[in-house]
Amino acid sequence: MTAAPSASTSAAPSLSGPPPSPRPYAVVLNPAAGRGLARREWPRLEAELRARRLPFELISEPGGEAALARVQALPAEVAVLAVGGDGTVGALLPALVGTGRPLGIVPLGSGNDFAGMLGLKAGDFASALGRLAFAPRRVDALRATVLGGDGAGTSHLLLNGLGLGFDAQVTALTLRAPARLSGFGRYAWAALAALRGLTLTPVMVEVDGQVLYAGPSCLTAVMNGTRYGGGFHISPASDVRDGQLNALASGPVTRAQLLALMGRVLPGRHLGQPRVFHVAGRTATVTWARPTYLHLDGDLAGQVTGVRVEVLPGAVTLLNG
Ligand SMILES: Nc1ncnc2c1ncn2[C@@H]1O[C@H](COP(=O)(O)OP(=O)(O)OP(=O)(O)O)[C@@H](O)[C@H]1O
Repeated sequence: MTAAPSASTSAAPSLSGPPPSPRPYAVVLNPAAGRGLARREWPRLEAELRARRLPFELISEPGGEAALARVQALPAEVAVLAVGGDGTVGALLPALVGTGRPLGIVPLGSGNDFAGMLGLKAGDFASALGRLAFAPRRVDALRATVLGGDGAGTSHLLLNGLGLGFDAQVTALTLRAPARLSGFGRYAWAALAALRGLTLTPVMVEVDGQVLYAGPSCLTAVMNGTRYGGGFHISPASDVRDGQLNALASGPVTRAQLLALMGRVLPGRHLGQPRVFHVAGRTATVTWARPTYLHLDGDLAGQVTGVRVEVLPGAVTLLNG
């Protein structure tokens, strides 16, 4: 990993430009996000931060845990500006959920699905930083507990969502996609590879104690946000401010049916289709008859047989959403 830029600070309110903010920021730069995009874009972002005279301390560490520890050592009134993709934000959630510490996002990851849902575009610093002047808004988070398999008993905080089965397998295959492809291109490449090895496994999905679906499936997802995989709108009915999660499951599908379904998932036109099961609620339990790939906010989390998810209403204070 390339060496991080050195820590720096700036102060003094601006007399021109967007309204000044006296709020101090911890700018958490993930140099690896977007396969190095965040590191390459840092000089331009730093210049923009200084031009806006935003007081900040740079935190750039080789891993998410070290970055989290540094943020947790700061007073709760220091806001976080997460510079990277969904994983960069996700790694900081223990310092954000229930603490009141505000979060701003500067998307420079590969998929940027949570930020993209908010209308933030990678590299558009004027929009991401300009919106910091907005009134903070509370958004929901999720807590997922692994019930069996790899990491059984562990709990994880999520902002965007998780997937088991086909989509997590796609995440695994994305790591093998040709490096020249973009975030979306990598997802599409991996999705086609996973399609070739499609298998159906007995699944049970319960939401608030009611069975949403029980039967053979290739994919289940529990979402707070609307999209994953660099732009697939898997959960178009999600609203990060409604105090609810959204659970989705596929029924038995052939390769051709799943391919057609993916074409609908991209723009979010799959709800109501045959073999698509969906409901909103407060808790969801997903159990698979066989160990199945799980992704948490796009990061692979091994193979599991079950996961329980609860929504944490309004748990994160978002500045530029
Ligand atoms: N502050 C951090 N510094 C270094 N590494 C981090 C930090 N936070 C998270 N990571 C690690 O870097 C990985 C990649 O980060 P991230 O997910 O933000 O980028 P991406 O995968 O390019 O974007 P996206 O998730 O939007 O597709 C994370 O999965 C995590 O393992």
